[in-house]
Amino acid sequence: MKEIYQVPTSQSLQGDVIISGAKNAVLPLMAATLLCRGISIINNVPQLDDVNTMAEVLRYLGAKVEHQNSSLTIDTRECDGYQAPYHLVTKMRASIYVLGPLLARLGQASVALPGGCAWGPRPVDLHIAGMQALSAKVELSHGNIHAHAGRLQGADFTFSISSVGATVNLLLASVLADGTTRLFNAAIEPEIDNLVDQLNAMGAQIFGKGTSTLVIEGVTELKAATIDAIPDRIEAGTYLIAGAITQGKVTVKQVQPAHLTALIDSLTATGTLICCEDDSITIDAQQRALQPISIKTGPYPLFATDLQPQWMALCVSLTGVSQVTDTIYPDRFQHVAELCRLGANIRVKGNTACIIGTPNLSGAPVKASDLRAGAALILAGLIASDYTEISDIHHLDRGYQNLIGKFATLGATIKRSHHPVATNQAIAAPLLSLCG
Ligand SMILES: CC(=O)N[C@H]1[C@@H](OP(=O)(O)OP(=O)(O)OC[C@H]2O[C@@H](n3ccc(=O)[nH]c3=O)[C@H](O)[C@@H]2O)O[C@H](CO)[C@@H](O)[C@@H]1O
Ligand SMILES: C=C(OP(=O)(O)O)C(=O)O
Repeated sequence: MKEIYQVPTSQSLQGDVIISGAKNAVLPLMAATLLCRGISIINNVPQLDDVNTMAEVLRYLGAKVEHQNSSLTIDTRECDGYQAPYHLVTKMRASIYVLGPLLARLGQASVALPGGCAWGPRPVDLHIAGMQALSAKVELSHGNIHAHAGRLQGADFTFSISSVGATVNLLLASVLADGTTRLFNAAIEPEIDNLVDQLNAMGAQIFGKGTSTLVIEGVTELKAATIDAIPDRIEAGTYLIAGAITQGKVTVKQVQPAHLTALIDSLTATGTLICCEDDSITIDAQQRALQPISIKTGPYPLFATDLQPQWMALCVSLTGVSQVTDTIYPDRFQHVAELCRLGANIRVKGNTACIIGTPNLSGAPVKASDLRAGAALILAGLIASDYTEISDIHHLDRGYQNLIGKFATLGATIKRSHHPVATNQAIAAPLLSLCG
């Protein structure tokens, strides 16, 4: 029986929430351990389905992976597999991160094409072109990428689009290539810096961290290292928006405020008060009249596409007109129809959603089409009247550790239930009594 989240209308959220390590940092860090034979340790690793999926991929390749508390131990001493099959890759697109390291260390890799996702095509042509630039022979057949190389050869490669994933894969391949690689228009997301730190700790020679030109002097061997994953800026952003949407006061702890500048600027523009300390951010939206603010997503440090659906939930709930434009994923609007089921007024034209906000949302059964769409529905559900029931919540398990517990510390009583729900009205009475 499928599980759902039941989100009752919440009071203003109040309190502190500890932010976990970033899933989008941990996945490349895990793939990087394939570059050496040894025992690597990654700290600050969240308990998430995506981390479990990447662990499954590494185990399939021959690694031993243990996740205890928030530390991952990955033993690659007997890891010689080079095939990542479709049944694993289809669970998570980031499985393609094993392409670069397998090719670099073993000279061959066979990785299933990840395919599309909930909001449309997400090609991997740049990953493939990058490997070819490093002299790999790549063939696509039967839905798989088959790549061969003797030793990869360093080269210049320019990303035609800023791509986080392709930058990750090219870094993972080029560190063991023969000679110098120069990557131009490389992504500069903080998760890339985290990977560069790990690779350099393993003995790689990467220069230009934090810039869009990365120079890699290939080495012949890498050793295992220990690394801390950076805090999850998207999880932190989601809880900050939760503070704004419920007109509460929320502090996210164990974060790096510098990673959230675009969101902080936009939240400030709505009329909330934001206070940043070394490793925490407090949003105070209590008794403040907020206005919706238009945003446009872009590569870091611009507004993150992974916070676009949550931002839309905020705009939907504030009186006034705003626009949300996604320049990274022009089709990332699966949440729009579901937000409209809660009473939102949104029209999508091209890569822009025009929103006429209203504080009068009403709870309804809705579906999480993807991870951040699910997060947006939770946020909208907090201020919609009565109950919002969110199905397909497995998407949220990919990226939000202890979601119920964290919202509970802020005063929201979200419940996870196995029970199918016929109508909102049918469950309203018993659930209200459960939630006191
Ligand atoms: C696991 C992980 O870290 N996922 C993040 C990563 O995804 P991911 O790495 O898949 O996203 P990219 O940065 O690669 O995508 C950026 C743009 O480049 C395009 N593109 C990408 C690769 C390619 O070979 N060809 C191509 O055309 C994409 O369609 C998109 O329009 O960055 C995205 C953009 O910040 C985030 O939404 C995802 O949460
Ligand atoms: C889109 C996301 O992840 P992925 O690239 O793994 O689908 C995300 O984290 O919001």
